[in-house]
Amino acid sequence: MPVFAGSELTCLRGDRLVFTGLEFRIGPGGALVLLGPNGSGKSSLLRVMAGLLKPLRGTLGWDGVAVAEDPDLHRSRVQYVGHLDAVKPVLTAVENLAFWAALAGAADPAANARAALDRLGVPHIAGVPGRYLSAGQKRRLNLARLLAAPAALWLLDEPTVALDRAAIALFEGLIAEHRAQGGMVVLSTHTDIATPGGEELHLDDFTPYADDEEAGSEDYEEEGAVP
Ligand SMILES: Nc1ncnc2c1ncn2[C@@H]1O[C@H](COP(=O)(O)OP(=O)(O)OP(=O)(O)O)[C@@H](O)[C@H]1O
Repeated sequence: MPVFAGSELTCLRGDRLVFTGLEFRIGPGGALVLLGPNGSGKSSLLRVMAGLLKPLRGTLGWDGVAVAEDPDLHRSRVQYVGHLDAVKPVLTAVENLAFWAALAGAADPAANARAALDRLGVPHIAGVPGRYLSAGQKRRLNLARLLAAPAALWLLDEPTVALDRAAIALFEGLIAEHRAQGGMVVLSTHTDIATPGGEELHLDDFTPYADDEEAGSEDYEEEGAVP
């Protein structure tokens, strides 16, 4: 059974040391909830976990083997849903999802896509182009990717933003099912998401800028603008 762990992780964005000495460990069926104020590094850590951002120092391991040894293998066991919607505007909802399902090697990507939209409670958006979807519909479509293109480790950046209460309850059920099958979930949030037995990781325990809110808020202008 897989164990995903990080040791002595340090992350630099621009010239800013975002977190340092960060440790985590998550086993089969585990959930890790990332908490912390704006700019404390939740998204950065998720990107590090996904292999999209290289830590300055420290290691990520999967069953004791360094993830850096085989980045492609790691990407195949991860499904990362960022807080920006990755919906292609000209493709319909089902085409968007089928694209991801095909990438994950599904035998019948369109069937996977339709089944996932059904589970997310939005079968009626199947033929609607991405550009016409509401914020909540786009969000459900992004989360449907978790079902259409299954992976052992779900990395979710503020997954409930724009979701209505019914969708949040449905989504909590999907997380519970995934964990019951031995899957793992790491998610960032500013609200409550039910993850029974999940652990919390407080990012401000690891950032040298934890009590400097002014410095944190000034650096959101644009990519590369951080002094
Ligand atoms: N592409 C980038 N280039 C330079 N600095 C960046 C970049 N992305 C993020 N940062 C900086 O890294 C720090 C951590 O940002 P991050 O988005 O990881 O925080 P967060 O905890 O997810 O914040 P929020 O709760 O607001 O989503 C911030 O100071 C931010 O300005």
